[in-house]
Amino acid sequence: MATNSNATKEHALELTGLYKAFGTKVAVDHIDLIVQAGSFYGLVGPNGAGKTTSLSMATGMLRPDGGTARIFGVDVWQNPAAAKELIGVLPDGLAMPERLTGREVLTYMGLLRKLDERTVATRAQELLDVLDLQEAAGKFVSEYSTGMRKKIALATALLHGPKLLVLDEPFEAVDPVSASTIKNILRRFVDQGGSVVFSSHVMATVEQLCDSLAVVSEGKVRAAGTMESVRAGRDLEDRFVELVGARSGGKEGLKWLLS
Ligand SMILES: Nc1ncnc2c1ncn2[C@@H]1O[C@H](COP(=O)(O)OP(=O)(O)OP(=O)(O)O)[C@@H](O)[C@H]1O
Repeated sequence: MATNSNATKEHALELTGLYKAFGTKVAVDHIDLIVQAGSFYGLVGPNGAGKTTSLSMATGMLRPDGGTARIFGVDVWQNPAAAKELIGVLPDGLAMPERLTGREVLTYMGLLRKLDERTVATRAQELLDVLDLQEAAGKFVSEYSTGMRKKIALATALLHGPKLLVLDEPFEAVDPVSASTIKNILRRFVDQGGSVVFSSHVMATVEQLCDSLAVVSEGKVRAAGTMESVRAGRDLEDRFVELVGARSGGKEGLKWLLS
């Protein structure tokens, strides 16, 4: 049964005991997370920490081995249709219909989301304009650069007016001007009552945008809460390195490279 108590509706996203293993590799090890409604939330962690796996389970794309994911109180795996109406997702990997143009992708996704044709056309044009994809609108997605693919995927995530955006590395491979545009769009979305969760490796971006964050490594939450509480008076990057375990920093090894 989906849970719809007022308490959980205050939570844009709630992960409880989420668990996933691939063979003997535990990718996500009983993660608990709460993202308050209206929050701009960062999920950070080193490569292989379990961010993509967690976000995939949270958005109904990868079935968990254990635990629950709820979006505004709706259980993603018990009531996927209702949960998916509430979210816009920018997944990892960006598999796209390659032989459609950017505009066709938006039209197709909008109609799948049961928007009427006129609304789809208007919103698609606005998104293409705002994301500076006017010239690319008529080109096949197979001809897009990585950054352009990211932008058209973000447009599809926004098209139906979701309450929560779940974005896997939204700024990766995006040029600085487009990144700035995307940041502005996301800030406006949050200012108007939307909620955003995004994963990133870039601490400066997370520090700039987020009011709250979670630091994960080896499938576990190492720290979570408001930016202030996680930073604990420190620079976020220093705190991150401290939490996930400092590496050698390249001081050892690679002697052949420097000889
Ligand atoms: N389909 C899969 N099959 C096997 N192992 C997987 C699979 N997907 C992820 N893993 C493993 O699970 C762990 C977590 O991977 P995940 O992609 O969630 O990490 P991540 O934090 O998103 O990493 P990155 O920052 O590098 O994108 C890694 O050890 C990865 O090798």
